[in-house]
Parts: sequence; C-alpha cells; structure tokens
Amino acid sequence: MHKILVSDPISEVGLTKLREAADIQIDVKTDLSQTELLEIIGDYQGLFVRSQTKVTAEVLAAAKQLKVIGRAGVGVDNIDVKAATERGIVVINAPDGNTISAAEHSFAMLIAMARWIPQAHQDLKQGEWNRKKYVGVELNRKVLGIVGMGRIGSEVAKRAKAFNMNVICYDPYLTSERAEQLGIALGTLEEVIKQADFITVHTPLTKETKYLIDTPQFFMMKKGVRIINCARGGIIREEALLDALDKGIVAGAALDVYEQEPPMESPLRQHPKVVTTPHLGASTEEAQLNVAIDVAEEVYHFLKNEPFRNAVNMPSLPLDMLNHVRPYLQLAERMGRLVANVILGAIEKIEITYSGDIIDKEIDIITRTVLKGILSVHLGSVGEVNDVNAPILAKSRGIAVVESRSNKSHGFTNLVTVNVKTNHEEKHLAGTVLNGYGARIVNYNGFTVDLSPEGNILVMEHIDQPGIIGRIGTALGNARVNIATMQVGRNQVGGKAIAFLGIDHPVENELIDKIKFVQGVQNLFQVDL
Ligand SMILES: NC(=O)c1ccc[n+]([C@@H]2O[C@H](COP(=O)([O-])OP(=O)(O)OC[C@H]3O[C@@H](n4cnc5c(N)ncnc54)[C@H](O)[C@@H]3O)[C@@H](O)[C@H]2O)c1
Ligand SMILES: O=C(O)[C@H](O)COP(=O)(O)O
Repeated sequence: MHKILVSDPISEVGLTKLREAADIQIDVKTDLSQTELLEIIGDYQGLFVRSQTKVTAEVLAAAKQLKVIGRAGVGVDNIDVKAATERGIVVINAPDGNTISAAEHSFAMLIAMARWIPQAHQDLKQGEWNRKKYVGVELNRKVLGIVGMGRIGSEVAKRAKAFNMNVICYDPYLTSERAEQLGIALGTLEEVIKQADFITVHTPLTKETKYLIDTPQFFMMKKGVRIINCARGGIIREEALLDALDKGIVAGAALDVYEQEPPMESPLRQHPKVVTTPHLGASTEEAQLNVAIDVAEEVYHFLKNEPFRNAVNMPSLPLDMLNHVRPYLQLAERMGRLVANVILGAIEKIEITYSGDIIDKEIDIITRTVLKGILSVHLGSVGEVNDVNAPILAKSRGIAVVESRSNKSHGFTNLVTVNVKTNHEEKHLAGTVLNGYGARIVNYNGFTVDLSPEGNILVMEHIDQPGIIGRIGTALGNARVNIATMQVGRNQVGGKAIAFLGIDHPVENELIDKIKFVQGVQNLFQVDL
C-alpha cells in the first residue's frame, strides 16, 4: 500500500485516479504546523504539496519512507530539492498547467496598476469620488521589459503585443532564434531595465536570480517605471523596491508574491502605490484542475513503475525517446550489478562510453542506471540507491564518473562499455541490445562472450586447461546445483579464460569457497542479476 499525504489544498478531481487505485491511500491534511508535519511524514511514501508546505531537510530526514513529492504547480523553492535528491526522493512538478492563469494574472495586475483600479475601487467603496487622484497611463506603445522568457514570460509577451506594447526581454538561456520566433527583442538585463516603462519578472527563484533587481538596477531605470512580480518573492529586493517607490523612481508596483509569505510585516503591503494579491497567480479553477491532474498522473506512473515526465531532480524523457532507451536501461542496470559483483577493491573511477545510434539519444538516464546498478551492490544496506541519487552518491564517495560518446564502430548497432577502476584492479564490460533477443554482454575484460545477463550466474576467471569445467560441474552436481546455461571464452589456448555458468538457484558460500580452490580457478563470483 502506498500512502500519500496531501498537505496543501489540491483539486479533488485531480486526485480521483489515485483514489481509485486499490493500493494507494490518500490522506488530505492541510494547514499542518511544521511540528505536526514532522510527526506524521514518516508514515508516507508520497507527499503532495503546493507552495505553502515547507519541505525542509528536517522534514525529509523524518520522511523515512518517502519516495516521491508531487508539486501541484511550478515553483519548487519550498522544497529542499538537494536534500530530496540525496535521499533518492523524486520531485515531480506540473510545469504547464498554470501557465495561462499566471500570465493572465500578471497582465491583470499590470493593467490594474497602470490605471490605479484597486485604489480607486477601494476609495469608491468608502464613499469617495476621486477622479483627479487616479490618472493612469496607457499601455499603447510603451516598452514592456520581461525578465525570464519561459512559459509564463512568453504568454505575457503575447498579451502585451495585443495591447500594442513593445516587448524586450532578458533571458540568458533564450536563444536568439527562439526570441525571433516569439517576435521579441533580446537584450542584457541593463538594456532591458533602462528602456522599459514596465518591468515584469518571470524567472524561478534561484541563487542566480535572488535579488536580480536590487538598488543598483532601480537606479538604472526610467523615472516613473512600473514593476510587476508575479513570479517569486526575492527576485526583486523588497527593501530596494520600497526605497525606489519612495524616491519616485518607481511609480507603481504590482505584487503577487513576497519574500516572506504572508507579507504581514512588509511595508509594501500598505503602500499606496502598490497593488497586491495573496499569491493568486495559479488560483483559477482551470489551473488547479490542470496541475492536480498532471501531477497526480505523473505520481501514479511513478508508483506503478511506469515512465513519467516532469521530475525536477532527474532527466525526464519524452515517451518516444524513453521507449527507445528503455531496453538499454535493463542492460545498464545489469552491467552495473555484474561489474560491481566481480570487482575487488574500492571504486575510484567509472567510465561509461556509448557508441552507435544511441549517442544521439538521451544517455544520461542510462548512465544513471549503470551507476545505480553498481552502487546498489557496493552500498548494500547503507541506503536506497536509485536513478535520482546515484550520481550524487557516486560523487559523495569520491568516485569519478566519466560519460562519453564514441564514433568507433564495433560491429553492433549500439554498444555500451563500462570500465571500472578500483584501488586494486580494473574491469571492463561491453554490452548491447540485440533486436528480438534483449540485453547481451558481448565483452568481459577483453574476452568476447555472448552472455544473457539474467538470473543466478557463477562467473569464473580461470586458466584455460583441460578438466576445470568438469571438476566445477562435478562439485556443483554433488551439491545438487543444476547448470542451466554455460558460456566460455578465452583469448589464447592455455591462457586466461572466462566461464559464466547459469544456475537454477543460488549456491551456499561454502561451496563457492570450495570451488575457488580447484586448481586453475583464479576467481569465482556468484552474481544474482
Ligand atoms: N504567482 C503564481 O502563482 C505563479 C504561478 C506559476 C508560476 N509562478 C512562478 O513564475 C515563474 C516562471 O514560471 P514559468 O513556468 O514561466 O517557468 P519557466 O521555467 O518556463 O521559465 C523561467 C524562465 O526564466 C529564465 N531564467 C532562468 N534564470 C534566469 C536569469 N538569471 N535571468 C533571466 N532569466 C532567467 C529561464 O531561462 C526560463 O526561460 C516561476 O518562478 C514560477 O514559480 C508563479
Ligand atoms: O509556482 C507556482 O506554481 C505558483 O507559485 C503557484 O503556487 P500555488 O500552487 O501555491 O498557488
């Protein structure tokens, strides 16, 4: 049974699919204090949040069984994603469902601010008829500076153009081709803020964007500029904004988000030139339904071990790409497990090389899977290793991971090679996926082999001499162990050789130790793939 805690208000309709699953239990407990959350989180495998629940490192440490966090929305700055990643917890968000609502809200705030609508409304409600006090500005032919031209920024730009505004944007990750497609001028942050009559920010809150708009930027702005923040509190430094409003640099501001939410202590809340809403950008019926359906669907796939997208702490692949690499994931995990079982010493370096058609595909997920295979053997009970935390676990153990693509032809459509170096030795595997036959190990430490990596296998490194295989077979037979498959390989007569014996069930360690003493046997490993 998977138990999921829903700790922020999320559309019930979105949760239907999960509620209908016999092995999923949903507990909705909103408005929990941090202490209450800490007390109960240990019982859950899944957690659904919006922006209110603070999923801190402390909460994650208490969440001993947690496997997945679903964020019904875009921003994950309320989740300690780094700590979640270290613990192998997948964080999945719903990046598309509230784009239009957030863009419409940003635009509504822009217009409301330009025409003093909230202030005039409030006055009239209080019985005042203030026609002279609230003279606004037109949007027509004004310059709108957009900082962050992603999903929401682009939608805001479209709406601005419909109002005949000139749009200029700053986004260091936007290509000039994309800007051209959107029909938008691209500039530096300085160019944008110097030219704009209105500035709206639509970036995530990151180390890089924290206080992106601060006192020096306000001093560069046109006098009378108007500012909108419907993205995240902290992209604009509130103290600097307040100062710029009071100095008359900024004529008005429209804020949906705040450095501290709710912003009860912030002087901006009461400021006559500031239009405020309580983080309502995504609060529409449509957006809430969309994000709940999207995230619930993804979490459902995750829990059912099916392909899912939109994980923020691991690569997400489009379904067609995932279907293409999926057979290689099984190969990768088994190659990882195999090499980890046959190598001696502490791992220092893992090199994974890809050749063939696959080099054009998303190979990061294959690399993660190789690492998962290796580390799950080496770390054993230390903690769960999965695709999410495998790279970080390797790094934290000082293991260098090198991923590369090669154009070398090996006679296979695709080839994955894994080279592992320890403080003691180095081992090499190459594998491929054969159409209709599945995963195959085709090279083991320089020996050409054709091994189907599955089940219980005895891997025997030995000297190529008569009688060895017979003696091993007898020892296994005497212990009533049936040999189901056998693969042998050697590079030269009488030289080093390799044998893979597929057996029906695992054998006792005493028998392994006994076989190791058969003359000519150099190493014997039991592997369960
Ligand atoms: N108020 C709300 O309720 C509400 C609703 C939805 C989203 N949001 C917030 O809106 C923001 C944008 O969401 P989105 O869905 O458009 O995200 P997005 O990822 O589609 O777009 C973000 C854009 O910011 C750009 N960017 C990143 N770092 C930058 C930097 N240093 N300088 C300039 N640009 C930078 C990225 O290249 C990207 O194009 C997020 O902070 C999100 O949390 C708020
Ligand atoms: O990042 C987001 O998706 C928005 O800020 C919405 O947050 P909310 O789900 O708390 O309304």
